[in-house]
Amino acid sequence: MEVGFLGLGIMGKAMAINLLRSGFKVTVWNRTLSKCDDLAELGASIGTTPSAVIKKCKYTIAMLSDPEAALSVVFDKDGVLEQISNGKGYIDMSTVDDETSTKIFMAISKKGASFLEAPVSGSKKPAENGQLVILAAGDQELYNEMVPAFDVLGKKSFFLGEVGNGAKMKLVVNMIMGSMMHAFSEGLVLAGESGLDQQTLLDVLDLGAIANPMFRMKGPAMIQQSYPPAFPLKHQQKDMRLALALSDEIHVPMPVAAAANETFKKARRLDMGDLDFSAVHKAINQ
Ligand SMILES: NC(=O)C1=CN([C@@H]2O[C@H](COP(=O)(O)OP(=O)(O)OC[C@H]3O[C@@H](n4cnc5c(N)ncnc54)[C@H](OP(=O)(O)O)[C@@H]3O)[C@@H](O)[C@H]2O)C=CC1
Ligand SMILES: O=CCCC(=O)O
Repeated sequence: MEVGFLGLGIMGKAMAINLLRSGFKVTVWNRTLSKCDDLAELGASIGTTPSAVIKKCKYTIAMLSDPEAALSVVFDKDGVLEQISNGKGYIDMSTVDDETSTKIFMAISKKGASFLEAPVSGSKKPAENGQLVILAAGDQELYNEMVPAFDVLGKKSFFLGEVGNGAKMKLVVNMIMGSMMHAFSEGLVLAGESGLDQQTLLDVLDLGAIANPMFRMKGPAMIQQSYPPAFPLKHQQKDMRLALALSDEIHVPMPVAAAANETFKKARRLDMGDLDFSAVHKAINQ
């Protein structure tokens, strides 16, 4: 199966490598083209523009930072729309809002092609290990055709129905994650400032009802004030913003998420956007 891949950031690079290693023919593009070189060494072809990749491949996956990037790659010059046509499929795995996804879906459909949104749960390590959770929605036939690729990229994929449902599910999940990370960070700071041993707090949490892989994985580094980026904080804040916008539209009160978002915003102002989202701990500490 030949697949195009647009966007070789933390996630896209790991995902494209997995496809290559599993025998897919992969043609890659990244805005900063030099990031394609590592993939070329592993056997990928390089497309010099998104439209060149679309022209070559029946299926193209995108993994881009945010709504602006997802729209730009589709609608701008040399973008996806210039070459997408009947018989081709476009699969956007970026985390965006349902409005962005719907805009892309409408434009792709007008060209006679198929569209699937398929954002993912799971970060850098699960991406490297093919252990993502895929939240797909849109064209069911295209979903069925993509199952072999999803089986390489993830441990489980869900088909959630119409376009928008994948985006919304992803934002709900990340809103919960951001709020949890914020509460966890406050707890670590409160423990430290009140004279408790923070490692003991981690041990206590891990034996109780709120034990979870995120606290277990990130906690020890956070105690050391180390935040190597797996999920960049700027993307977590984008997801809080988009989830809050969704809640605004349908009048769902989310005071906890709104408060957490304020600290993620503060962290971005303090130049922590490229650190891991666990750096919200550092912003609370300051
Ligand atoms: N990291 C994680 O743990 C997870 C991330 N996600 C989501 O996946 C997506 C990608 O995340 P991640 O890989 O971490 O992000 P990165 O910031 O590492 O990579 C972002 C990618 O988007 C590209 N990009 C940014 N702006 C533009 C633009 N205007 N036009 C074209 N390309 C652009 C970047 O290109 P360039 O290299 O040129 O800057 C890069 O390829 C995001 O939506 C994120 O929320 C989902 C699950 C987990
Ligand atoms: O969007 C990023 C999610 C990160 C994770 O699920 O660990």
